[in-house]
Amino acid sequence: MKRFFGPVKMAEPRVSDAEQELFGGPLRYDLGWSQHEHASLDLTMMSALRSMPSLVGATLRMAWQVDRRALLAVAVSEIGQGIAAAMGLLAVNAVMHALLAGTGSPAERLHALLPGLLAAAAIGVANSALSAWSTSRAGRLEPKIERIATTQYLAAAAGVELEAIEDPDFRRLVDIAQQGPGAARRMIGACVAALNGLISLVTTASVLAVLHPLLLPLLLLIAAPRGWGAMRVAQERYVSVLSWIEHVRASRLIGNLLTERTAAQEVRLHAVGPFLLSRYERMAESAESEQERLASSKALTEWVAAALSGLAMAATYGAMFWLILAGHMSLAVAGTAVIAVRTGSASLGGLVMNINRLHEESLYVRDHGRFLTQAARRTIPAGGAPVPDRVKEIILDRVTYCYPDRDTAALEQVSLTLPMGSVTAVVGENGSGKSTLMKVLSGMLLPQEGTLRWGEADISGLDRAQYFERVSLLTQDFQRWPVTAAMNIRIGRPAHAGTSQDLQPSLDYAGAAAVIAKLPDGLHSLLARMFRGATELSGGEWQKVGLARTHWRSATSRADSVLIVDEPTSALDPEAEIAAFDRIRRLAAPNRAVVLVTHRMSGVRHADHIYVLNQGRLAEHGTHDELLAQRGRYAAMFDTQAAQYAPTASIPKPAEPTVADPA
Ligand SMILES: Nc1ncnc2c1ncn2[C@@H]1O[C@H](COP(=O)(O)OP(=O)(O)OP(=O)(O)O)[C@@H](O)[C@H]1O
Repeated sequence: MKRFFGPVKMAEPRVSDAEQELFGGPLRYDLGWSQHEHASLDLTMMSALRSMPSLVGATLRMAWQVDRRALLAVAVSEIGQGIAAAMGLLAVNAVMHALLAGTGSPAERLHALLPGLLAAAAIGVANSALSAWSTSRAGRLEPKIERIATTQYLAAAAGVELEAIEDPDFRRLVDIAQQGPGAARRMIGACVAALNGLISLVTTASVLAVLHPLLLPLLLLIAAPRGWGAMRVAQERYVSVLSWIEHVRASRLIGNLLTERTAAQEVRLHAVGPFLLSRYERMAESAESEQERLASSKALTEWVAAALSGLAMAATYGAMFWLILAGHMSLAVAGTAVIAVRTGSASLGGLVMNINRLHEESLYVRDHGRFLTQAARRTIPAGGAPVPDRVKEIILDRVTYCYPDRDTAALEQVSLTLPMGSVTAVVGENGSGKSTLMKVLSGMLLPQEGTLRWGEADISGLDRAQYFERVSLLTQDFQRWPVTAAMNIRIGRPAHAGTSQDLQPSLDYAGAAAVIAKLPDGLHSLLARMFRGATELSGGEWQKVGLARTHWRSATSRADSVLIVDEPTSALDPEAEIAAFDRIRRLAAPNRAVVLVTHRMSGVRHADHIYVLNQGRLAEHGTHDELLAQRGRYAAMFDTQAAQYAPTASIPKPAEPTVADPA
């Protein structure tokens, strides 16, 4: 009994050995975010029914805001159809009476049938006209609802703190909520259909109640098992989607890797293609077994529901038979009742199916709502004190930052000062916290301890949008936008319009003019390989475009600003690298501080001040000469790189291979 009536359990997915091999274990949706708010997935029938009115209400409210005339038209036409259904039944009743209870010759009886038949035909025509009207208005409403829900979703996702985007639980929610807008659109259709079913059921039920009081409860008895079955199947499917979402993502990831351009070389050269393909097949097979389990469970549930419903139907006809024999019901009434029971159970079946559709879609709409709530909580706050136009320096004072899923802090008690007009370099080993420091400096991550001050003003009280306005950031993995070359530069400050002439100084500055000159359509060339007629740049050429974008952003800022460059020259040839470092240094101006993060020590030596990070802490700082004299970490890093270019004799010999070649 528990199998059918207990709460729906999360199925334990059968994990394929391929998943174990590739990802080190089962990838499972761990209910991370929902655990905070709901002790478990609350998917009992009663809770589903309880939560539905508010979800349906929210969708209808959205529909009301979007296009109230269309919504009213749908409501009026659906109510009209319900009334037409009742009138149709009354017309049928009149026909039955004329046929079975009438007196006179057969010709006279047939004559008496005509008004009822004509009325039934007219009602049928009116009904289909109303139905067509409702379909067209609902069709106008649905895309609008989807657009609004999608816009809400995208705006919320784009507006949250970077910390939220890097939080795996939140990312999962972002993924799940993607289903919401489509579900909200389908919910309109389901709402309309459910309203239609409800109204025609109420009208049919009233006719049945008038015919005989016993017929109404019997009708409900027929539909109840089907309602239960449909709801149960929907819940099982939803729980399955939740528990398999990570598997689906994992196999989609493998599928993408096989077709992605970036992986194409290794896929071929290392024979990764056949290897991943076989893992993909095995993972897809284990997902198929889940589909099979769901289908069997659905078949069983529906069969039980249909059997119970069939028993109720037999009981109804039995009761009618008894009523006729006992003389409590006339044959004409029984004839109408048979038709009414059939129409009633059909509309009840339809109602149940549509409530079930509503229920299923509402689960996704609920996720969408939950995402919007969480996103609102994690949105970058709007407003705050204005950022001062002129400052002497930007100060990081004993800043600590630890990523949400990490035990050790990426930055611990780090202090540094960036005077306007200066170039500051930050160096350190891999993972020492340089990029994290840049994210804090740019205002994307807020210090968990300590302060970031723009002159005297603490960032926590400042308007963040204004703060971002003052920051130019060029990272190694800067975005290569799939738009034209001109837009790829202008997008550094998209709100600022600029002609090709306006962009020229940025191109000249970054040494990108020659790159653009080579393109078939100059600045108007589309830099997106996936589109026909587009061109692709090399890594180094892209970095020059990135540098031009940074220049455009800096050049269009009139107030004091900070320019952060994180490994900007990794793909440049030696000549271009020297030129790029020189250009970056030249960007320091009385109203601009430059921060440079790099592993290339040659680019660091001319910085005004150098900070050395080690395991998230500040290890040393000073000028190049001071740090060399200290003979600490900086000196060691500098010497190691310098030795690479020293005369042959001083280059350290490579280590012996640790693994001997097989004989
Ligand atoms: N998004 C993140 N979520 C969790 N931990 C992170 C994240 N980004 C970085 N870390 C961790 O924080 C520490 C510092 O990383 P960070 O990227 O700041 O170092 P880095 O000095 O810039 O390294 P590299 O020179 O390799 O670019 C590392 O231990 C890293 O694993």
